[in-house]
Amino acid sequence: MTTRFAFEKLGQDGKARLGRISTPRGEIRTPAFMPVGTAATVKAMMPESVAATGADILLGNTYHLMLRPSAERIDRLGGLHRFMNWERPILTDSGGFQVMSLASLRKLTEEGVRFKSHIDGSDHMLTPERSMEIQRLLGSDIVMCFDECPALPADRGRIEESMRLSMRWAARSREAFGDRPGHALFGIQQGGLEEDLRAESARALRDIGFEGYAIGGLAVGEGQEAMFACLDHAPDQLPEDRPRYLMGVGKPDDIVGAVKRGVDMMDCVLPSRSGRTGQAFTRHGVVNIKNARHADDPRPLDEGCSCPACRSYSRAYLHHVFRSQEMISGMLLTWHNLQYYQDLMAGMRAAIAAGTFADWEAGFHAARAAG
Ligand SMILES: CC#C[C@H]1NC(N)=Nc2cc3[nH]c(NC)nc3cc21
Repeated sequence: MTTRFAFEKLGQDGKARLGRISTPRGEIRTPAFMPVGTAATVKAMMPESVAATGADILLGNTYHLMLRPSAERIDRLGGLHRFMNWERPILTDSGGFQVMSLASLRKLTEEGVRFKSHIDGSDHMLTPERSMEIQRLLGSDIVMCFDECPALPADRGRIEESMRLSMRWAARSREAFGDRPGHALFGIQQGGLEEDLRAESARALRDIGFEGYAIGGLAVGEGQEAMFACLDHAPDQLPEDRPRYLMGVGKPDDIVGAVKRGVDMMDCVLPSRSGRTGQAFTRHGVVNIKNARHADDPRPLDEGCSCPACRSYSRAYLHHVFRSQEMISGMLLTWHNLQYYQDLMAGMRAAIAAGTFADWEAGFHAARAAG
C-alpha cells in the first residue's frame, strides 16, 4: 500500500496508453471509466455493486455536496468515503461546471462566482480557495482545479477570456491546495475547440505543475466529429507522464475514440442516467427495453455480459419491470450499463497490453454494425 500518488505508464499502442495510478486508497487501472456519484451515491447502486462492476474510482461533485448536506457536515461525519461507504479512490469535480449548468443568478468576478442554490435559492460563493477547502473537507483523493465554465454558445473572445481567468484560478487552486501527500490536484485545460488557445492553456498549466491534467470544455454539445478533431491535438499538448482526464465523456464510441487519441480517464452520467430510463448498452448497440418487441423475449439482454441482469433475468422481465415502473428496473439496468462500461475499459486495457488495439477497435465497431 503506498502513501504516495503516482502514475505509471505500463504500455502504449499507437496513441492509446495503458497505465496505473497508485493512491493510498488503492490503484486505478487506466484507461479508466469513473461512475458518477454526484450526491454521495451512484444512483440506484449499492457501493459494493459499483465495486463489483470493476470500477476502481468514482466521481463526486463539490457543487451538490456543498449545498446538501454541506462539506462541513460530511467532514464532521468522517469524510465522503466513510459517509458513502466507498473506501476506494474518489475524484471530485470542483464546482465550476455545475454552477454554470445548474445554479441561477450567477455573478462572475475575478474573485470567483456568486450564485443561488438550485435547491433552495440560498446564496453561495465559490472561489478557487473555497473549492479547495470543500474538496479537502470531503477527503477527495483527486481534486479538480476551480475553473470558469462559460455559458454556450460562446465566441472566441469569450473563450479566450474565460480560459485565461481559469489559468489564474488554476494558480490560486494550486496555492490553496497546499502540500497533501497521497492526494492529487489536476489542472483543467480550457480553450474550447481552438487549438492555439488550448496550447496556451496547456503551457500555463505545465508551468504551474499538476499531478494530472484534465481536458475541459468538451462534451458540451459540440458533437463527436468536433470533439475528436480537438482530441487529435489536445492530449498531446499535455505532459505525457501524467494522467489525462477527459471530463464528461461519453457514449461508448466516444470513449473508444478518446482512448485511441491518448486519454486515460473519463466520467459520464450516461450509463447510470440512461439505465434508469430503460436504455441498455450492449455489444450490438443500444437496446430500449421498454419497446414492445421485448415483451416475450426470454433471452438475456446481452449474452456476453456477467452482470446480475444478464445472468438472471430475461428481456421480457426487464421490459415488464420498466413498464410497471418497479424500482428494480433502474437497479438492474444501471448495474448492467456500468458493467458494460467497465468491460469496455477492460477490453481496451487488454488490447493495448497485447498491441492489438486496432483489431479490438475494428471488432467493437463491427459488432455494433451487425446490430
Ligand atoms: C468549460 C469546462 C469544463 C470542465 N470543467 C469542470 N470543472 N468540469 C467539467 C465537467 C463536464 N461535463 C461535461 N459534459 C457532460 N463537460 C465538462 C467540462 C468540465
